[in-house]
Amino acid sequence: MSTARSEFKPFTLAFVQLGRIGMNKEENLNHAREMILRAASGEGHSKKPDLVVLPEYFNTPLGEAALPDWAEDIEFEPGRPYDATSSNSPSVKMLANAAKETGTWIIGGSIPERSGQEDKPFNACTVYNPTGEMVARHRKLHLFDVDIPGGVTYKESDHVTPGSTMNYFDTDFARIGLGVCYDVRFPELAMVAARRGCQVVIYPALFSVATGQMHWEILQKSRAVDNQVFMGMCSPARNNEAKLPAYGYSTVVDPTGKILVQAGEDEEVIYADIDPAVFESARSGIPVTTQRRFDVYKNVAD
Ligand SMILES: NC(=O)CC(=O)C(=O)O
Repeated sequence: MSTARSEFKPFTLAFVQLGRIGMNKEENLNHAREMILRAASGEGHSKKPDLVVLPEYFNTPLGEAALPDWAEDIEFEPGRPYDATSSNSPSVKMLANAAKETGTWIIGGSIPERSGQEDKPFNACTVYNPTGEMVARHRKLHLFDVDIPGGVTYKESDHVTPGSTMNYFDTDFARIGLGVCYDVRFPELAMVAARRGCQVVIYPALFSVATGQMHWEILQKSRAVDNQVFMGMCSPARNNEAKLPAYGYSTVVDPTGKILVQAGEDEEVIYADIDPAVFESARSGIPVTTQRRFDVYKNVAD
């Protein structure tokens, strides 16, 4: 992670709400690549995007992520971008080459990453610059272990190893913080990212339908307003045949809490034009970023 905060400039974001994620990884990767190329062309939008985002587990049917066959080795040393276009990981290679071919930044959703813990991969999000270098990796920190009567019961920690670092990356248009799905329910992560200068925070995500109906929008609006940042979550399309059908409704919210764009349930690409003037006016109008009382709540872990 670099320490010099990026200048915040207008840019365009594309979220691929990916469908057709099935049991054949090669087909999943081919389809994801086609959709990245479509998104990067700016089809149906006034401007080509600078950054394309995929959803959580874009190459893997969730629930099967524990299968060792689905996990890949991801080579990465924080702070040391490298050319990933010849990676031995088929997913990394596809993403790096798509970034280079389209000349766009890519947040590659997430994939199961071999962790050294038998059958318990990380749930890892990787990021690529427009020359095909991997510049960041975020491993999902908080695992979805829930038991909601009449809703959903799921124990992600049975088959996933949690990460242990927070992560952001710098582009020539913004500093961007990363989380994966359930990480959004922990406000500290987005708060720390904002305090480290991120103007935008993005979470590839796969919410359950039940929890999505309850909390998908409010969580994003809360993280955006608390921190006065742009906030977005990119979901797979709804697939009612899947073990854990995704909610869909990929969304981008501005620093005032206004939804800029939202998908429906099916596969689609959505675009958002990110305007730094909105960020500046939100922060100068309601200046919570300079009114905090860290003299009172010095240690949030107390
Ligand atoms: N699937 C998740 O990790 C999170 C989720 O569905 C929720 O928080 O709700």
